Formats: sequence, structure tokens, C-alpha cells
Amino acid sequence: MKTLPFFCRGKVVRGFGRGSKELGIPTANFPDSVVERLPADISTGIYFGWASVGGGDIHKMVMSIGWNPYYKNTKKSMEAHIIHKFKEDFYGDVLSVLILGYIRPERSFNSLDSLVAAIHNDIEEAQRRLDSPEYRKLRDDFFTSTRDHILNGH
Ligand SMILES: Cc1cc2nc3c(=O)[nH]c(=O)nc-3n(C[C@H](O)[C@H](O)[C@H](O)COP(=O)(O)O)c2cc1C
Ligand SMILES: Nc1ncnc2c1ncn2[C@@H]1O[C@H](COP(=O)(O)OP(=O)(O)O)[C@@H](O)[C@H]1O
Ligand SMILES: [Mg+2]
Repeated sequence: MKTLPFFCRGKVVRGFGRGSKELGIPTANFPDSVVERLPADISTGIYFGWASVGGGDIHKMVMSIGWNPYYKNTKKSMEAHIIHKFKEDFYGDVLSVLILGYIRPERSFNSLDSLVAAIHNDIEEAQRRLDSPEYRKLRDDFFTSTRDHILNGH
């Protein structure tokens, strides 16, 4: 995917409220304006990278881009599960993400448990891959040079 790494930023909006309640895995959802501006060659699927809320600490993240086939959403979404325990929700805060790599396509599952298990595997894979020196360097390069700018690009 030639547009990776891809950096984007937007205010966290509400989704269907399923992430925390049904899956036990909250996802911070990006607004339509950010989803619509994704480069065409970033296909739907599951990605990993780095994220920061409100310009705060940088954490590992996994992201889902697409129509959530298990739920048959009709609107494309971009949602990040940040691998960190937050004290409270952060709707309305600015979320910055650096998307670095692709994990797998989105798919449907026979049960909620299988979807949850697949997401836990994604989280483990992201944890492992983001420890590489190359991805740590990209984190430092992108977040220190772009912290004060609004952008949707790479
Ligand atoms: C790492 C990750 C992988 C995901 N994989 C899938 C998938 O394969 N199929 C699917 O239907 N949804 C997938 N999802 C999306 C979840 O279904 C979605 O985050 C959940 O429904 C919460 O949506 P909400 O923010 O609207 O509440 C994934 C989400 C994450 C964070
Ligand atoms: N580790 C986390 N990663 C992502 N969002 C989190 C996390 N911890 C708390 N949140 C909060 O949970 C919200 C997402 O929960 P979710 O159940 O997916 O609801 P929604 O459908 O409104 O996106 C985020 O917008 C954010 O405010
Ligand atoms: Mg969500």
C-alpha cells in the first residue's frame, strides 16, 4: 500500500455504541469528513499504528476501516481501539492516528465470540509488530513534527 504510513486527525464522534457494550473493546470513531478523505488505495480492512488523544501520550492502536460486515453497516467507518486504559470517554477530543501496516480484511463471523477473538488476535499482532525499531522511529518522526498542525495526509 503505497500511501502508508498515513497520518490523519479528527474529532471523535459517536458510533453505534457496540464497541464497549457488546464487544468489550471500545473504538474511537472518526467523523465522515475524515473517512471520505482517505486515499483510494487504502482498502477496507484492519490496520495497526500509533494514536494520540488531544495531543497527549502516544499509544499503540488497531483500526478497523470499512462496513463492519458482522453488523452489515451501511456507512463506512474508521474506528481505532487504543491499546491503553483511559480513565474516561473522550468524545469530541481530537484523535490523531498514524496508520502503519495492514493486518487482514474485514469479515463476518458466525458468533460475537469469534469476532471478539479475532480482534484480540489483531491487538496481539499490533503489540508485537509495533515494537520494531522502524515503527518506533516513524512514531517519533510523525508525532513530533506534526503535533501543531491540522492535516489529513501523509
Ligand atoms: C481491530 C478491529 C478489528 C475488527 N474486525 C472486524 C471484522 O472483521 N468484522 C466486523 O464486522 N467488524 C470488525 N471490527 C469492527 C467492530 O465490529 C466495531 O468496532 C464495533 O461494531 C463497534 O462499533 P461502534 O464504534 O459503532 O460501536 C473490528 C474492530 C477492530 C477495532
Ligand atoms: N482504549 C480506548 N480506545 C478507544 N476508545 C476508548 C478507549 N477507552 C475509552 N474510549 C471511549 O469509548 C468510546 C468508544 O466506545 P464505543 O462503544 O465504540 O462507542 P461508539 O459506538 O460511540 O464509538 C470512544 O469514543 C472513547 O470516548
Ligand atoms: Mg466506536
